[in-house]
Amino acid sequence: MGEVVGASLALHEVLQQVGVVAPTDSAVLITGETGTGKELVARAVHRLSARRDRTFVKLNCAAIPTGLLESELFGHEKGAFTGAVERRLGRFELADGGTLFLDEVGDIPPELQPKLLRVLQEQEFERLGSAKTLKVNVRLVAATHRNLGKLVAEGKFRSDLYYRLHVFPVHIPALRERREDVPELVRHFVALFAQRFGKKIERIPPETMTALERYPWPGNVRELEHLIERAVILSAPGGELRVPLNDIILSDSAIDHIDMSPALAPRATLLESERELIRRALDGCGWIIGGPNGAATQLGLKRTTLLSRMKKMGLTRPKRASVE
Ligand SMILES: Nc1ncnc2c1ncn2[C@@H]1O[C@H](COP(=O)(O)OP(=O)(O)OP(=O)(O)O)[C@@H](O)[C@H]1O
Repeated sequence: MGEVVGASLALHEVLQQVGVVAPTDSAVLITGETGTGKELVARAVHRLSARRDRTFVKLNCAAIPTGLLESELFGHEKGAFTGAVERRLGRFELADGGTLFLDEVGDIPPELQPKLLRVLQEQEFERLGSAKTLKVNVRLVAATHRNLGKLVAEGKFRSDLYYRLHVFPVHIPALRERREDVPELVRHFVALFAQRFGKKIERIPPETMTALERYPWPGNVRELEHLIERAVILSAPGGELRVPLNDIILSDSAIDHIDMSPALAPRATLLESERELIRRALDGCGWIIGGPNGAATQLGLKRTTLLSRMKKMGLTRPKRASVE
């Protein structure tokens, strides 16, 4: 874990910014869509800082129920609230001397935002149920997939906290905005999973790579990682990489995504190729849809999914086609 892979200018710029800010003790705000590598970059900031030998503590603010978040951040004393059976240290105390990575910082509820601001400014706080002020030395790296500026404008995020976090913003572009990274990432994950599963993959077919480069990756690098893991599992040992392309070419999320960014991946091309893929599969099966020999099985789709795709694309059985 830890290597940031990619050859694009966009990623190069991100890494350059990381190299500049890491040795300072400044707060860093990492933005980018889900799966773009925000945590990976946060860890890189820690690794390249003077705190590298101290602890890196992570907290996903969106994953903790609001009522528990305060205690997760600042800790509590025994008896501070019902269920607080013993003293517990919060993440700020655990990260003392090191780095605290707050993921999904945009999800911090308004009532906690002043407390977070205070610990950022003064490096001091109290555990829940205690009047004793504690001092810490923590470097904060925060991340969000939301537009914090918009949340500020909507009155959902305090502007003073926003400016405090926004001292050094690092934006990681979506993978479809840096397609040059795809081949290197594919080779990286093939090597990783081939080693993990004890398999040898000799070749990645060029047409597979082209399809992967053209796909819009709504789930970004995480989606690519999972697809390659599945592909390595599916590939014969010593053979070529067998990517279940139908999974991605036919995915609704991909098509929805292209709707929003026509300049990046022409919708017509992908839809046309999907339509053509389905038509060929149907022709090949004599327009049988369900069953083990049907087009749905061949395409790796549920029968109902295929039927709804056909309807959407106006694909109907030609008059002279063989009978089901
Ligand atoms: N440039 C990269 N090189 C190698 N691996 C990467 C790269 N970017 C992301 N990954 C991998 O992709 C996966 C998702 O990355 P990560 O968890 O850092 O994304 P994230 O932006 O923090 O996601 P989320 O917003 O959902 O928390 C991880 O397994 C990570 O190691």
